[in-house]
Amino acid sequence: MLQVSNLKTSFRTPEGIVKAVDSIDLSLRKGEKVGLIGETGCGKTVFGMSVVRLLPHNTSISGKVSYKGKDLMTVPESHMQNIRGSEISFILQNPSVSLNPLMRVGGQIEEAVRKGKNLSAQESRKETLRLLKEVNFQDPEYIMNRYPHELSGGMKQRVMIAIGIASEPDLIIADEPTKALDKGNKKEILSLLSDTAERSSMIMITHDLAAASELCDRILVMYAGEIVEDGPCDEILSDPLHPYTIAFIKAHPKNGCKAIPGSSPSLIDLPSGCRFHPRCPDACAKCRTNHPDLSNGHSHHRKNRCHCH
Ligand SMILES: Nc1ncnc2c1ncn2[C@@H]1O[C@H](COP(=O)(O)OP(=O)(O)OP(=O)(O)O)[C@@H](O)[C@H]1O
Ligand code: NI
Repeated sequence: MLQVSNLKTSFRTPEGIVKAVDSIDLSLRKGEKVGLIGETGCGKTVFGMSVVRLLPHNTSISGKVSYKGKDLMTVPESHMQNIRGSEISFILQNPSVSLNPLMRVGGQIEEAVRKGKNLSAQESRKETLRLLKEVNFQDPEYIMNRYPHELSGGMKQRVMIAIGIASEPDLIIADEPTKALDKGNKKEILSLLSDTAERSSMIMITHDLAAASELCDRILVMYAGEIVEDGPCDEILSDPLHPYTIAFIKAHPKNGCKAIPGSSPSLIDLPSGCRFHPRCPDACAKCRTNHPDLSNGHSHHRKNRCHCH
């Protein structure tokens, strides 16, 4: 359904060219859910934004993004806007920024409901109430008339999900949907996403491995703009191959919070060879000079970008 090949996104800045996304390939089947994980600044959000072409002016982008046979890199912006509102929805990272503070939440959901559909005011109101119920609001009529600042973080996130699923999209890109939520809210949002988006394909962008593994079939691990490992959730968690994935799992609070030594490389001046080699406990001479490919060394359904594992 979604086929991304050799996607490269970079930004021109006064300091130099920031290679935020470098040669990413991803293919997503109908209904499939993948988690895109990796530390801050590795390019996850830029990847998501590149798929739907929501990028600033200082961007250069190349490669191919094909969605249901349409080339999203070349469709006109007006067509892209229709696709964004109805077929692909992007649930943004920060609901406080993405909700309009001056508009009642009901109106904002109604806008999303109407997009691409010819509904009467009464029908779209009814659908809005249904969506609010679906995202677990007991009193949708009351919530409809609230302004975003009158809601808690978890409630706003649920409103964002209602907006995200309003058009019954085929693909949902959710950027950190559980960020800054407490444990109970996190659990609720995850189960909501998995119930309401059952039929949609999903790319879930997150730092949270546990969240990704609850919802996703597959995990892609990203480091310094590229995918370093790709495989089924359970296998990545129980038997990670790439030294970065191993370190990332150990850094999770559940696994002892052991920080990865060193810091993420500058995307302007990337290390030679394997991008992880300066921080890798197993790096050998080859890792310092040769850039490894993402290959199927272990089995056909797993990929790893490492000379040594
Ligand atoms: N408009 C821009 N101009 C220049 N650099 C940018 C721009 N937008 C993003 N970047 C850079 O691109 C890199 C990737 O950013 P991105 O937001 O995709 O990271 P991320 O993996 O989503 O991180 P986080 O987990 O913190 O959300 C970062 O180094 C960021 O500073
Ligand atoms: Ni991000």
